[in-house]
Amino acid sequence: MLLEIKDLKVEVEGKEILKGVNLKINEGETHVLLGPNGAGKSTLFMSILGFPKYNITQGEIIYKGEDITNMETPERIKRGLGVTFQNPPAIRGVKLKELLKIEDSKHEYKNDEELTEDVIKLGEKLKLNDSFLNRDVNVGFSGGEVKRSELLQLLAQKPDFIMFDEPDSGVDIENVELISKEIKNLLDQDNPNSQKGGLLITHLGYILQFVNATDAHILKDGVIVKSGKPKTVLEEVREHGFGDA
Ligand SMILES: Nc1ncnc2c1ncn2[C@@H]1O[C@H](COP(=O)(O)OP(=O)(O)OP(=O)(O)O)[C@@H](O)[C@H]1O
Repeated sequence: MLLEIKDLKVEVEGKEILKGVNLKINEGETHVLLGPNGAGKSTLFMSILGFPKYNITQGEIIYKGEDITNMETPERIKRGLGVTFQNPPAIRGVKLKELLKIEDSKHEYKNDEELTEDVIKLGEKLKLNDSFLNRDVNVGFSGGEVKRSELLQLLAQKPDFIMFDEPDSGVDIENVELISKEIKNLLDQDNPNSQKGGLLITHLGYILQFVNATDAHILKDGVIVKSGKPKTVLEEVREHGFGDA
């Protein structure tokens, strides 16, 4: 088992947002999280990563057999948890290149050392060239550029468990395809012995045309109200909305 969430309750600013979430993700599986706005999907991501604002009042998060419920965020990231954000902040004065050097799990950079060929090649695959890497993080990036740069950071980090918040929102068809291909590679989905897994938040399910998700869940008002095969769950949502879920 890669990730197991047991009866997780989380408060933000004194308000209970997650009200007992249970979820199990095995190696080689990609799960999709659907649900109405404000259901708590992003909160679940933040709690798995252990950001201090997300106060876990009950339950456990077990990652690769280890209880990480009370672990500091950097420790979790070191163990292979990776995330991309829905609206990552712009960081004026910090070049994307510099951020990538911190995130690159394959190489320890000395002062002023250039990015490795490996990372530069990953950037090229995502159509992010050298002059782009010299820009300040997310300052004036287009929607598609934000998503591609978030993905590049994940690729440099090489996490074993990836959480992707709406990879298909605000992105045109060509870029969804490009992003999906790299998510697929990252998760090694065509390899039956893959040790990796993922959890993707999507509203429209667009990305499911390109990424083979194994399971889908509907999160509503802080609890998972339905789980099943992605195609079945998505069809039901498209027909009936989240109302009856
Ligand atoms: N820092 C915060 N302070 C106060 N309330 C918060 C904070 N973060 C999240 N919330 C509240 O928690 C609830 C769940 O938010 P969350 O972003 O997890 O929902 P979501 O399912 O990801 O929604 P969406 O589909 O709109 O992105 C919302 O009511 C939100 O306002």
